[in-house]
Amino acid sequence: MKHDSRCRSIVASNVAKNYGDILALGPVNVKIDEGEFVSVLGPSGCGKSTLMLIIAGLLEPTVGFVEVNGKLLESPMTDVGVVFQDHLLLEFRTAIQNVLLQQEVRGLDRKVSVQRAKELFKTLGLTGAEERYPRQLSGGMQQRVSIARALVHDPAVLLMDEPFGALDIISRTQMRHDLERLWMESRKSVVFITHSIEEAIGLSDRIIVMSNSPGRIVEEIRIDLPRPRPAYLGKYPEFAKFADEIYKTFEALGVYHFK
Ligand SMILES: Nc1ncnc2c1ncn2[C@@H]1O[C@H](COP(=O)(O)OP(=O)(O)OP(=O)(O)O)[C@@H](O)[C@H]1O
Repeated sequence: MKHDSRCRSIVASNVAKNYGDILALGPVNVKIDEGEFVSVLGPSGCGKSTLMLIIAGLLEPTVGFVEVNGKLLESPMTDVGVVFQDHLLLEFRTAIQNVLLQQEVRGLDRKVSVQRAKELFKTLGLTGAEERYPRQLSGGMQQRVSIARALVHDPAVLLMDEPFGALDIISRTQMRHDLERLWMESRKSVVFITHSIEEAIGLSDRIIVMSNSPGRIVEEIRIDLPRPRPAYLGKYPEFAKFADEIYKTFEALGVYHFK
């Protein structure tokens, strides 16, 4: 991966979102620094996807604003790759054709994009899957293709909304590791939405913990564990400390009722 595509900062200031009369999010203040991997962790319905869409410039906040590299975000971010829980691949296009959709839509150089797509297929363990259709791929492979599609244009920012949410736990753990390795090579700024405490600790430089709906930020935890992190995080005593802190926060908020 190239190293020239950078985002110096993303700042969401006092951002809140109403859907009709219902306050769905915030207000929240979020700052993502250059090359930082930040997870947003919170209970279902607290507004995580809403926050991600606002950061992407795809949804307008009711209150507050977002700045990217110090400039007000007034339209959808373009130097970005987005991955959702559903792979959203086009069934009538092969895996590589799905990835190269970015090149077509963005009018990028075909040769460079094909080369980069092939490299991504290799890094993501997809070699040999280029000419297969989505229905011929496993769920994990489909999601890997959607990650390749999000990265083929070498964006400065990667936004991921529960990208492994639909996968089994074994695939999830492998995907976590592969994403971490990929990120370590490129150090893009990443916002990663998740429900999984383990996934957040396994991947992040920093975790933003949100409350129940309407989501507010209740805690920010810097995860200073060495990388790459192992499949079984329990081997780090620090992992247990971070996980305990987050579980306690969720218990205090009433997200969990353990007796
Ligand atoms: N377009 C919409 N119109 C009305 N309400 C919405 C809309 N989108 C989201 N909501 C509501 O806003 C709240 C926040 O939704 P959002 O999808 O951002 O939460 P989330 O934390 O990502 O949830 P989950 O973890 O379950 O995916 C929820 O109560 C949801 O029902």
